[in-house]
Amino acid sequence: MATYRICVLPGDGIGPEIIAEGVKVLKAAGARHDVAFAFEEHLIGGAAIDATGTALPDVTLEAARVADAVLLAAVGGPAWDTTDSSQPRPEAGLLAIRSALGLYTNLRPVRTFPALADASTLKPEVIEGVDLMIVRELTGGLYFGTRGRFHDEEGAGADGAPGQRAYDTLEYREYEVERIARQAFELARVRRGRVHSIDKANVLDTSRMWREVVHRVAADYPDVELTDMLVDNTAMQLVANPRQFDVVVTENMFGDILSDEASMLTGSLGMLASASLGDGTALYEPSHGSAPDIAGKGIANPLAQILSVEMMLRYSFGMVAAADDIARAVAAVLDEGWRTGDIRQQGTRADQLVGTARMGDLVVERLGA
Ligand SMILES: NC(=O)C1=CN([C@@H]2O[C@H](COP(=O)(O)OP(=O)(O)OC[C@H]3O[C@@H](n4cnc5c(N)ncnc54)[C@H](O)[C@@H]3O)[C@@H](O)[C@H]2O)C=CC1
Ligand SMILES: CC(C)CC(=O)C(=O)O
Ligand SMILES: [Mg+2]
Repeated sequence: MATYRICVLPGDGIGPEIIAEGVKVLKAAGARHDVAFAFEEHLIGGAAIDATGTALPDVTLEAARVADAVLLAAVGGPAWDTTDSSQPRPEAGLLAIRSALGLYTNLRPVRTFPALADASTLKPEVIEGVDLMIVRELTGGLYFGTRGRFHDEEGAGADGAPGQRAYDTLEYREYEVERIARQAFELARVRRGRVHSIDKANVLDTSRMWREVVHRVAADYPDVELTDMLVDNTAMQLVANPRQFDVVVTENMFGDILSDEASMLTGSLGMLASASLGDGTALYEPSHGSAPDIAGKGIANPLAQILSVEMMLRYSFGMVAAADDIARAVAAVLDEGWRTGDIRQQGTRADQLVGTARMGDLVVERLGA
């Protein structure tokens, strides 16, 4: 029987609660398909800062490097929130592991589950049948540019006293755009043959280069229809007419923001899974953060984490049948009316409003162990 090594990174906030459900489902799916998983848990984010002083300890990175896949929950929280740029931040650990593993492609599938049609704040006729894939560049752009803060003569304004200045730089190299564009076009070929490339080419030089490179790559994919769209318009189009989108490719920060927005087409940020792929060990994580407002209450929605496990089986281990089983089990649980608080609907029965662990158990039950 094959055994895969999974590096488990619970992180902070709701992280430990939801990752337990992901592990539970992974074990159950493996058992049904004669595959075993060996789990090794490590620290990242705020928990790692508290224990070691750094958000990504060497031992965590090394464990991730040698694992067959990484399952991560989320990092961050008020305990580590500071505007003092010299202090360690949990989010830096996440950026560092993505970069160190060379995970430049972040796939965020946005699919509406029919059962959740009225869990969204949007009209059912707008979200019905939405099935799009956000392909977010993950290791370049503003989150990885040079940045700094300093005092200077001009910073303060009227009273003339020295004040602060701060800067973040947005840079892309041509090869970084080319490789993410290829991922998008390859994906479109096995989906519905459409790519929307999102930029701000009316203002930014990085976007102008992005557009040029994407068009050059497009020449190798004459069977795929390419549309350029400015990011501000895209933010509107996503809620006005989301069915026009198939594959949406964009740079790091635009993808971060647009994917949180797009999650509401599914009913909740708690439904949006992701896969971070590239040169090193692939990493699977929900798109949301550590949700400190609901941490420790056992009420977080574990489905984004569980659907990230589905992506792991599909992309890292080629276990398509097992992945399909998880997708079917999640749909069945939702069809039966089970809900966590974030996807509760008007008609949700009180006895079907469940917590994190129960939702995980229900998915395992529908898998049929
Ligand atoms: N990938 C990561 O680890 C990310 C970490 N963060 C960090 O997370 C912390 C909190 O950030 P926020 O801006 O509040 O974003 P967030 O994504 O943690 O939460 C936003 C809202 O969505 C809700 N939510 C998120 N996941 C949910 C789930 N599974 N079930 C039910 N409700 C859920 C939260 O309760 C909150 O109301 C910050 O420290 C931030 O830096 C934020 C985004 C991504
Ligand atoms: C916390 C950030 C580093 C990233 C983020 O918000 C995301 O990847 O969705
Ligand atoms: Mg985000």
